Amino acid sequence: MSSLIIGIAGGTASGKTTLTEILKNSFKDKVTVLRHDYYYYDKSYFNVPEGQINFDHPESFETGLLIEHLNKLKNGEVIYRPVYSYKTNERLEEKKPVKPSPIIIVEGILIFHYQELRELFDLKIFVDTDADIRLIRRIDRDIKERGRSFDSIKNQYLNTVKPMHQKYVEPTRYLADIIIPHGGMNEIANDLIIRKIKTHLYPD
Ligand SMILES: Nc1ncnc2c1ncn2[C@@H]1O[C@H](COP(=O)(O)OP(=O)(O)O)[C@@H](O)[C@H]1O
Ligand SMILES: Nc1ccn([C@@H]2O[C@H](COP(=O)(O)O)[C@@H](O)[C@H]2O)c(=O)n1
Repeated sequence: MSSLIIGIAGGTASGKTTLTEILKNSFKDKVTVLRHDYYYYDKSYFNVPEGQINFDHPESFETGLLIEHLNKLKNGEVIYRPVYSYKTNERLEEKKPVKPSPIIIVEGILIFHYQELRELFDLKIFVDTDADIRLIRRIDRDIKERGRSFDSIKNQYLNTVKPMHQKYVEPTRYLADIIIPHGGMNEIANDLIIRKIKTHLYPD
C-alpha cells in the first residue's frame, strides 16, 4: 500500500498540532508525523542578533532536507529527523528515527509555499482560525511551553509573524483542498478527514 501524504498548514496557533494529534490518536502507529519546525536552521545560521531572527520566512527552514526525508518515507525507508528547541532556537545534536507508515502527516505554517513539497501531498488541509484567536493562543502557549516573555512575543508578532503571515502563509490557503474553519476542534471537519483516511487504509 502506498502512503497517503497529508499536509496540514495554517497560521501560527491555528490548531495544526491539535488536528494532527487527533488523527494520530485515531490511527496510532498507522500515522507518521513530520513537522516542518523540526527542520528550522540553527540560530547560528542567521546573521542577525537572536532576538531579530525571522522564524516565519520560508528560507528559515531546511526544506530540502524535509523533502528528501519525505521521499524516503514514501519509499518505505526509516529516516533520522532533526530535533529542534524553541527554547534555545537551536538544532540539537541528537536525531530521532521516524518509521514510514500508510499515513504520513506533514505539518507547518509554510508547507504549501514550496512547489516541490506541495506536489508531494495527496491531501492539502488549511486550518483557518481568526488572527485574534491565534494571537491569544500563541501568547498563552509561548509563555507556558516555549519559555517566552510577553514583550518578546509582542515584538516578534508585530515585526515578523504578522507580516510574514500576510505575505507567505495567507496566500497558500487557496492552494489547499480543504479549508477548516474554527481550526483545531471542528468535529465535522475532523470526521470527514478521518473518513478519508479510513478509505485509504481499508479500501473495501
Ligand atoms: N479549538 C481550540 N479551542 C481552544 N484552544 C485550542 C483549540 N485548538 C488549539 N487550541 C490551543 O491553541 C494552542 C495552539 O494550538 P496548536 O494546535 O498547537 O496550533 P498550531 O500547531 O497551529 O500552532 C494550543 O495551546 C492548543 O491547545
Ligand atoms: N525558534 C523558534 C522557531 C519558531 N518560532 C515560531 O513558531 C511558529 C510556528 O510554529 P506553530 O506551532 O505556531 O505553527 C512561527 O510562527 C515562528 O514564529 C519561534 O517563535 N521560535
